[in-house]
Amino acid sequence: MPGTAAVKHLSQLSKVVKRKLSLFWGEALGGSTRINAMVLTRGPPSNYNDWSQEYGLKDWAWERVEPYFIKSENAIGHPKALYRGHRGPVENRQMPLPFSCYPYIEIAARKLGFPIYDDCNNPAAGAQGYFSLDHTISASGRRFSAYQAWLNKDVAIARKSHLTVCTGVTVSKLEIDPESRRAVGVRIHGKGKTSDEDYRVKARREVVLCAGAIGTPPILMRSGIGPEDQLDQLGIPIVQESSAVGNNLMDHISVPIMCKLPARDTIHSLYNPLVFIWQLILWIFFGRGLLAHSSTSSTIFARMTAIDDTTLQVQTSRDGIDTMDPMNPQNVPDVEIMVIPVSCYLDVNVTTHPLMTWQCTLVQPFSKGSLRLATTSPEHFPEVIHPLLRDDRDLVPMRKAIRMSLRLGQEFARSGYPHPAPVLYGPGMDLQYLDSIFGFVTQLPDKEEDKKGEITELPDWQTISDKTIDEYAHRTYQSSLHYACTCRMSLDPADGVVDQRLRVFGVERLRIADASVFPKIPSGHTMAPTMMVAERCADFIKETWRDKESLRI
Ligand SMILES: Cc1cc2nc3c(=O)[nH]c(=O)nc-3n(C[C@H](O)[C@H](O)[C@H](O)COP(=O)(O)OP(=O)(O)OC[C@H]3O[C@@H](n4cnc5c(N)ncnc54)[C@H](O)[C@@H]3O)c2cc1C
Repeated sequence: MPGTAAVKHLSQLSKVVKRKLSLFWGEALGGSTRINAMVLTRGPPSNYNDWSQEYGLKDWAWERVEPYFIKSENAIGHPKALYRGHRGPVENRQMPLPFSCYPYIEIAARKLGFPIYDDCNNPAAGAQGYFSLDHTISASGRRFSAYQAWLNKDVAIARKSHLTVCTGVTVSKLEIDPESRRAVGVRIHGKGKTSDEDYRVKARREVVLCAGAIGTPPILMRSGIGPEDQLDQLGIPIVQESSAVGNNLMDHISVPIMCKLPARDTIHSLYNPLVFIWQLILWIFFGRGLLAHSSTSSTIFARMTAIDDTTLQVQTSRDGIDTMDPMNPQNVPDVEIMVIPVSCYLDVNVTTHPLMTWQCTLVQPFSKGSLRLATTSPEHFPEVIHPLLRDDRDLVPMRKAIRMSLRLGQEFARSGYPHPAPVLYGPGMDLQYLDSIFGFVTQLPDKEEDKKGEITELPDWQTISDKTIDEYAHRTYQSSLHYACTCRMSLDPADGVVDQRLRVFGVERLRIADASVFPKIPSGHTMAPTMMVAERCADFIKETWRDKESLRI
């Protein structure tokens, strides 16, 4: 899509509370990897074994996808680890944030029974734990995006005889030959200086769509591939009825619990102009300092059914199952609690204090959303019905995750950390205040009013009611910006959009390689799994065409 590096789009309102929600993605070569938080997580092996067992997608079991994670990466932070890749294009390393609170956070995590792991991408690590994260950051402290990895200037120049990169254009639709039902090209639309211009790009072999989980379904629908009723309404001739196009939208859903810390232990320290200038100098000249980091360097993954209801302690065995076995689909983590030393209210600025967030995130939600074309114009965004907590089954793990965060906050405050760390933003807050900052009221309250909304007493995780937690969650939940599954892979054309080799059902020579094809959202953040899908797609294409006559065209 043309335009800025990132767009903001308001999705449909929550089903419980009137509020708006912003969805972002990157509009640039490399997509959202140009603006994301650079956290590289493959997701545990159990995720992919779940795809294989639950959906019958045997080609996507852990043993089949692991080689592609290895192929894609260069894990600088783990030079000796055999289970990591060291020759791939995606450079990544560990960049622990330099704050003194971290050892105490680790103590709090241990108190709840979480083992500590130094590599989130170690497939042998336990299914639950406190993990150090890898980041796609270069040695000079710069973002290492998909663009940098696969399509940087050197690559583009080396391939200039057979590669054309068109920027500033929108793919409006596919060209599909009605007789052979083959994708034979794409139509693109570019804004000229004086008039809009349309171009046709011919495909000699295949078309691969990778416009993301929000961008790919509209292209299919405009080309006549999608739910019949929607296409009929917009007068789009049907090429292939496919009810799964645009459906099953999944995302990770986060609720922030925030405590006050000294500014020097948070990213808010950059609000001090002197600190900011110093950090800028460090970054520009030495590639170091706070600006060379992501906003988070450690996280907790947990399976809520393996957490004791009363004590909130990790249970390593339950009903005879080893709950730490990372291969077992029954152990797929359903909650992540990210430790983020900055305010995580994405849409609003509440920085009257330096804050650290326990970001409670549902990573295996039941809730699903959908998107539909608003018009046939490629310039119009689709209508998005976001999944955020639409399914009440999600409230159960979310409540537990929030209680766990409150307990972590309590253990952290008692860990020996030499400063008070009161929870200021969490369940029990003034609801009117929350409505005013997250609802349709766009004017922020002034500072005095702001303070009225904060909690004065630490909520007790043992006695706080479900109602109080739900009221807070419904007002503050947000998207983790991990949109997925809107063109999901399936064995059954009636239930999905692509087959196991990423080919669109019913149309030849058309594949999809982006986060829309996941049959179910992985528990890890979605960048590395998307890169794995892309690497696999490249191999599928090579295998298909290796022996074909047409390769000699
Ligand atoms: C702010 C933010 C932070 C994130 N942080 C992390 C993180 O730390 N770790 C992580 O693992 N994941 C993170 N993610 C998610 C991760 O970046 C995405 O899951 C991943 O990039 C998805 O890749 P994709 O190819 O499916 O889609 P995208 O990366 O969104 O790429 C799709 C591209 O297609 C373009 N496009 C769409 N429609 C059209 C059209 N009609 N014509 C032309 N171009 C089109 C879009 O503009 C975009 O450039 C984050 C995402 C965001 C937005």
